[in-house]
Amino acid sequence: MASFEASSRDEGEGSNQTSLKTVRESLIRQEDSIVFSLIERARHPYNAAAYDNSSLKSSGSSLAEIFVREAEHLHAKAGRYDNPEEIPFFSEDLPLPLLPPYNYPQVLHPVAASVNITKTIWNMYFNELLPILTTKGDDGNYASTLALDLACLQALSRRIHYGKYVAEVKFRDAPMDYSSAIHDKDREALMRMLTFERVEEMVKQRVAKKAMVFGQQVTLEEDNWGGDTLNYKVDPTLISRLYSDWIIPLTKVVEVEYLLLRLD
Ligand SMILES: O=C(O)C(=O)C[C@]1(C(=O)O)C=C[C@@H](O)C=C1
Repeated sequence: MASFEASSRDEGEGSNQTSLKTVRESLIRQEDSIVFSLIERARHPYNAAAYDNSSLKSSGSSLAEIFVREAEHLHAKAGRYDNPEEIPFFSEDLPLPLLPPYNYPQVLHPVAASVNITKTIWNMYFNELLPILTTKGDDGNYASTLALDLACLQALSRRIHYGKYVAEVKFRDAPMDYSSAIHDKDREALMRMLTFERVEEMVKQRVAKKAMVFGQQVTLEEDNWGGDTLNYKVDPTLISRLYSDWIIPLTKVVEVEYLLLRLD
């Protein structure tokens, strides 16, 4: 089995360099959307009332769940979920698109449709990420807050589920090596094969730098580049930690789950 850490290919960019390269370019472009949407959400305090299931006596759901459900209903009419990169958090009873579907390229194996960790992402976002991203308090702007939450959830889900595309190009690059671990249902071996530590380190450093650029306080005074974290809207090391603790690990979960089904 090829050594995936020390292969001659630099960080996995070998025979299918174009494909893996293109996939990684998409992940890098998605960083911009994720970093910016997190910085925008941090404009508001936590606003707990929007997430409290008991706050709406009538429905038993939180305002957040109702907001996302109804937003996804509208987005479904606009064809959002025809795109295999887009997965709704509430998939039941969604309406059909109003326009004829766009013919998206079929890159993934059909089993990709059954790899869905939206519930994990939802719980991570509201229970782990949001409490450390936002200040305590309530400013009453629940509609604006939930619109920003929706943008964060969609960007995070798109990026994490993009792990299917990464896994597909890696499988095509070394089908025999991956097939052996898939047949053995060896999750640990698959995780080792698909992991490139140096790539992960570059991701963490780059998103922290993007948080500095996107989150700096722009003034007409002398540039204060590289100031301390007090000059940033969100601590850049926090954004790096969000990638390290959740976004990258959940992407790898998607890669492993997709690969386990790839030979079905
Ligand atoms: O670029 C890859 O090879 C990926 O699998 C993506 C990713 C990531 O989530 O950023 C995940 C696992 C790798 O160790 C490196 C990076």
